[in-house]
Amino acid sequence: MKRNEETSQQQLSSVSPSCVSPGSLTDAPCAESTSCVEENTDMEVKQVTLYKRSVDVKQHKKDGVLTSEIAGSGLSHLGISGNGRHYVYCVLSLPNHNLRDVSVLCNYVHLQKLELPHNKIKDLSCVSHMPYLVILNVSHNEISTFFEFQPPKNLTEVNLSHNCITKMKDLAAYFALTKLDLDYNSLSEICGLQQCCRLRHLSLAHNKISRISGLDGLPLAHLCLRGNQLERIEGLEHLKNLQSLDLSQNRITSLSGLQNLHLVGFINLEKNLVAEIEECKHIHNLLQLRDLNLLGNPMEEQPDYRLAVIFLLQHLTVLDQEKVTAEEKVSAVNEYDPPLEVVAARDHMTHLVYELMQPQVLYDSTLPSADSPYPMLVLTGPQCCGKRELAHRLCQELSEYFAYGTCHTTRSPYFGEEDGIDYYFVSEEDFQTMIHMGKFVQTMKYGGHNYGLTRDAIEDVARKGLGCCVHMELEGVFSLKMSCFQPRYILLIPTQVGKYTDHLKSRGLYSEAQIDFAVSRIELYANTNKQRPGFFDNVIPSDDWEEAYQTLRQVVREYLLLEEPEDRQNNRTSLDNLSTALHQQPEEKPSSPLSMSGMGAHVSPSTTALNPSEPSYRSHFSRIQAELSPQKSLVELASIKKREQLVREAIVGKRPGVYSQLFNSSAQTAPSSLNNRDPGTHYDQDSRSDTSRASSALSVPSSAGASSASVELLDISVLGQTLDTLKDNMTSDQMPDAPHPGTGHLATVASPSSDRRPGSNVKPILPPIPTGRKTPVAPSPIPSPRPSSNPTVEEGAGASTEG
Ligand SMILES: Nc1ncnc2c1ncn2[C@@H]1O[C@H](COP(=O)(O)OP(=O)(O)OP(=O)(O)O)[C@@H](O)[C@H]1O
Repeated sequence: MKRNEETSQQQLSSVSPSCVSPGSLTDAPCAESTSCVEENTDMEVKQVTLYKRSVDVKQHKKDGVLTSEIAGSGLSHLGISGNGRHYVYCVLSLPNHNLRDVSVLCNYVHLQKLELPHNKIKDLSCVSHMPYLVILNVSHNEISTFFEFQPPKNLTEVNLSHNCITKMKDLAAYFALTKLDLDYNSLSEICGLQQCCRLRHLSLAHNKISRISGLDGLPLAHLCLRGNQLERIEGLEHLKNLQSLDLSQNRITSLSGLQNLHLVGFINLEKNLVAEIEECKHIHNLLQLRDLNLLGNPMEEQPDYRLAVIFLLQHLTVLDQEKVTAEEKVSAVNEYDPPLEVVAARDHMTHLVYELMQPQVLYDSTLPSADSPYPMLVLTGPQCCGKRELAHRLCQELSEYFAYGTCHTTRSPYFGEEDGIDYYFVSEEDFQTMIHMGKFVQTMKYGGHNYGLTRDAIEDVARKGLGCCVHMELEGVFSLKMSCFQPRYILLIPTQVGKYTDHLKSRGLYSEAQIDFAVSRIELYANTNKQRPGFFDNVIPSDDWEEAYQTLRQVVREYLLLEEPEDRQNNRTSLDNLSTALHQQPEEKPSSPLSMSGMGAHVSPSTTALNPSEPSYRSHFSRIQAELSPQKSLVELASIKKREQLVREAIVGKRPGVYSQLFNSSAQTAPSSLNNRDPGTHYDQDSRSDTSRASSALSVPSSAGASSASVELLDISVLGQTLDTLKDNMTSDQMPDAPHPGTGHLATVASPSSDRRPGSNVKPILPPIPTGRKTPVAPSPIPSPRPSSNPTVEEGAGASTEG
């Protein structure tokens, strides 16, 4: 083929140096198959030709003039000419030939690709004679004029890098351009590209550009402005197709200006002057951004730089040329925006560890252990939703069941607040000391102040034989859920933002920002309720505190089995009303006051809008049922209903003992009186199970029953009335070990699995918790002096706390 090329070189003068007639090419091989003599002659000719060529090369290297012979040596890629009559060379490549004058190329009209890098060319006018030229590479030359040639119609790629061009000109005639490389020139302004409507790749690295301009509307996918004099990012807003951007080695201080590049996947900002990590917020919304290089910026010096950037740009897969690992992403989120579970886990861990470091605290508690949870009622909801007032009122009205658990806080008291009643007001220092002493069950920081519930506060209530009623924010609930306490959680949620905001304002205690924060948390509660069915045992709208209290009271009385089962429907309805309202579509209820995006619905506290006879109500009802209840099949529901019925019967004495096993497996009262018993005494299982139920009131984990009323009944029914009813129904021979009234009947309740822990015998006897309702018929659960004849009670009383 080489021979063919040479032959063709000798023949091309008549048409074009790069053009050969098909006949001449096909003939050439035949000439080679002649006699030996001819072969020898041929060899000589060849040698002469090679000699001539080497002389030519030397000559042209000296004066830099390209001859057709040398040009011929750079030709390649045969193709057929446009008219189909000739074979033509499509490519001419002569890199590094010291060429200055390439005017001979005017004859090479069929060239489609011309590569003349690393020469000394100044004049490119020959290109005007190459109408078919598609690719032009004249990098590393001495060209100072920009596109000084007639535009080849299909010229798509031009490499003019490493030349001496100082000015761009209008390239409207070169509309086919898709790739333009102008690196290492002396350009100070980007211009003339407006009509290059196919330009996808533009590189202007290492010029003298101080401002990005003239790029509007270009379909650029790749833009390189590395090594210029840019101080800010501008003029990129309309580059909607940009996928990769190189702005490294400039003097950029801010990432502002990048925020609209929604398709960009790679940004190189290496060696700039970006100092603040916060700047990454400007590119936070670039969801396609996977690879970012910020090496060599001052921000790199900041502590936790990498983690902070990863947190702000969580979709990155490569940062500073290093792969972002899944572990890094998790650490970043846990560090800067930990999920509620993580916050709660940390809080719980802290208090648990500090508690375990205090052996005297460990054995000092009367509170039950992990297998015998203590009954608590937790009212939760956003700040100032009324939960504190409702908690106080509830404890007042149901004082035979509940007492208010007073939390500690580092905030100073508001007007009218009393230390020890609303909160224990302590200094920050004291609060920290208490943490280190393992005093808290949970803590939380809200509005810059610390809040915490101590084990002592719960025990104060427990000692009275009552259930502890507390109020707290959602974080506290998450934390409490990790402890062995298994309270009932009631969410009090404002559904009318306006009313709630007014209420916050009317207190005159909060700044605008605090009010906004409190309002924003409504959604957090609503989302938690939606995404975690059963997380809250009840949800009550809190817009009208009187109404809310009535509902709350009824719900709690229902828990306590103080309400007839049919009355529960009312409670149910109130919750359903809220839930229904939460799911009202705007068109169904245009005046809905609160839009909760997380719930995808609107909230209204109005119960009148919900007419149970309406078909829409019924469909809402079933939807909400499905949403709020854990996913239970019909069979499961039937089974629960049946068990519920059996429990009721057991409670009223119709079926004593039927559920003894069930209650065995649930909570047990704190003191392990089994140890106190005479070894010969027969252990009455029914009495034990029934009384243990008392301690499990309000304490069955919500996951077991979620918000389903039926399961709530199962759990709650055991508090209060149960004991009385049983007491009434059971004869003394049914309860052979029943204590005398006034001696603390629960002190005799056996807890066979309760462990005696070291040190428990040195602690004072603490009362069982809670013993249920204090009524005239039932003996008071408040601890009465233990019979001195039963000294071993002390040993069992010191059941440990969680752990
Ligand atoms: N131990 C705790 N853990 C978590 N949150 C708590 C705790 N104690 C109190 N809180 C909550 O902290 C928030 C701020 O309490 P604070 O009493 O300062 O506010 P408030 O304006 O009086 O609101 P509220 O009327 O709801 O109590 C309230 O929502 C409160 O329920």
